[in-house]
Amino acid sequence: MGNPADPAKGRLPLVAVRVRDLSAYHGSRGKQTVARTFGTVRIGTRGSPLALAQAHEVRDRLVAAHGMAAETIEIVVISTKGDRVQDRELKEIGGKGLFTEEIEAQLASGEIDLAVHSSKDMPTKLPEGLALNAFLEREDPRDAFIGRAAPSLAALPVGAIVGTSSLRRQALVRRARPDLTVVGFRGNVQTRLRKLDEGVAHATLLANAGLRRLGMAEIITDLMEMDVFPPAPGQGAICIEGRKGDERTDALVEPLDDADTHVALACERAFLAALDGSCRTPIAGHARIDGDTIAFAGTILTPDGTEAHDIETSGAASDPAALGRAAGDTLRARAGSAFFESWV
Ligand SMILES: NCc1[nH]cc(CCC(=O)O)c1CC(=O)O
Repeated sequence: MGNPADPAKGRLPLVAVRVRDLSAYHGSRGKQTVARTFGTVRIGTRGSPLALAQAHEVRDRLVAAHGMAAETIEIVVISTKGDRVQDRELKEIGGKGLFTEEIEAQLASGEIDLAVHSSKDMPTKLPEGLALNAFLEREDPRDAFIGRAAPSLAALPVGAIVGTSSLRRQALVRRARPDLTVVGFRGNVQTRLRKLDEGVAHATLLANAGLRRLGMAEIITDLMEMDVFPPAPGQGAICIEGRKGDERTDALVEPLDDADTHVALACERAFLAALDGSCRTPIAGHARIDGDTIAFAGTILTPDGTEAHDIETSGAASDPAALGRAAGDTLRARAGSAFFESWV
């Protein structure tokens, strides 16, 4: 994380050239090189409270890593189709790229320098010329339970209503508690909490990481165990998207990249890609890095939760995509084509 003792921090004009330790870029300790400063940096993000919290976190980390002046980093709010369409289920308007398309267009055209996303929302295929070049250290990937009628999923009375629009959460709730009613629940966190207050549902589920970023952890009444309620691939990890070959942005975001999270995400995204994952498909997957080894657990379910296929596997951290792809291929074969046809 940069050099906190840097005496030049915050005092240089924008165009100055200064000497700093670039070991984070070159991997060679103590190497002194002349580095440019970065000038004005434009970060593209959605405008939801969670997206803004994530963009601010990235800005704060860039400031800390490079000793940049905060005013040189501009946060550009970009509205996406997913933000504009509030009255329909996401699966009706078509999943892929719903929250990313407009942001990626501005990235490709150079109006912004980088985009901040929740990794979970990123399609496995990115537009030509763009890449995910950094993953911030992952927060707790677990789902959080917010219950009004009872503090946990297990304690909900028979017939209680759970509101969630995530197909994965719907399927996992139905698998664990077939007696409950699941209703669609869209909107940002504040909207969902209001629906709980209005009695539209007795409980909802949200990512623990997102609630923490919003400073709203106190509303959580339970945390879901990963084996009963496995998270979505990428859950809890903020990622940064940039243009391929844009060395300035690469150098800018490199110190923010967490190696373990990067490896885990490569595995989880390869798993998703092997299953052709999108918003329509209830898929859970999580990779944990332990030294040179990745431990991966994945689950696919039918939306009604009556059929599920799980895999637990491990492999070398040097080839995360191979492990994820193999896990996805194995589950696909094990489930059979009838399983996938039942999804549509
Ligand atoms: N699809 C919305 C979304 N995308 C990422 C997060 C949470 C933050 C994260 O997983 O990093 C959320 C909200 C939620 O699932 O509660």
